[in-house]
Amino acid sequence: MTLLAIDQLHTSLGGKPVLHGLSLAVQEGEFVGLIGPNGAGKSTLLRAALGLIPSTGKIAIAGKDAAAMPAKERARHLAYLPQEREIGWPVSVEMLVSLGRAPHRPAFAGLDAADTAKIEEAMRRMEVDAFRHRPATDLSGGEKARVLIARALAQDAPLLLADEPTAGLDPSHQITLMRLFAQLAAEGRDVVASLHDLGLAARWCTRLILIDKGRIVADGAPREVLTAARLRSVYGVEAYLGETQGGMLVMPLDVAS
Ligand SMILES: Nc1ncnc2c1ncn2[C@@H]1O[C@H](COP(=O)(O)OP(=O)(O)OP(=O)(O)O)[C@@H](O)[C@H]1O
Repeated sequence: MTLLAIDQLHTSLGGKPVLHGLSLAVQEGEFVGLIGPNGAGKSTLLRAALGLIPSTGKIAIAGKDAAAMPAKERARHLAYLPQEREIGWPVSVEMLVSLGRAPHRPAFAGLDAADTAKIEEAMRRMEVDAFRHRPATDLSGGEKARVLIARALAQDAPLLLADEPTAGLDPSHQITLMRLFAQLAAEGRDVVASLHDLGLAARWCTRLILIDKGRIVADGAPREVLTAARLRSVYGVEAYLGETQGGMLVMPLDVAS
């Protein structure tokens, strides 16, 4: 099933065209890495897909027109992890993660056993249960990121859009998160994550979409997309590309001359 279909998406910000007719479709079971240089349009694409910024073109979520979908229904289909990790008020970690269940509950209704199970599972998977009673505002940057990811997981949507989810995480938690996203995809969900770490993207994503200057310039399996020539022309870097037992290795070595 196609969980997200985008057709001819055009978006302008501050009067300047940023996305130039992007089209893509993402199926159940895919872990898609959105890659591309700074300013390529990755965040804009994610935010436009969520309806957070105006754009022209068609967006369908689980086969339905996203523009006509009520916000609560959209939130049951689609969870979003924004790039900004700001937490506005000092609620406990547990309370913050439990907000992920809001789209599944009538307004002002309490949590039921199924909600509690999802919240516990999300906290356990992101290893934040040990500090569940601490105010979320007091945590380190990486801990905050894990709590916000746990909130998105508690939402239990089939489609997760994540903007630079590995930013600020140490290597162990980066790998844990990428493995978790790969598992979610293997369970039949769909994860679309913007990523700057090409090594992680190559190792864990089932598909990479390379964006440059608001256009898709490559879309396919990591080995097809990440070629030395593309890394040179799009990122302006010379990179080492190799194979290990753990998968493809991508290591930018120098700025291309
Ligand atoms: N509010 C805004 N007003 C005007 N231009 C904007 C605005 N937000 C983003 N842009 C511009 O849109 C372009 C795409 O930005 P976007 O944040 O989508 O890039 P990105 O690929 O996510 O980059 P990064 O990897 O640096 O996060 C950039 O040129 C950026 O300067």
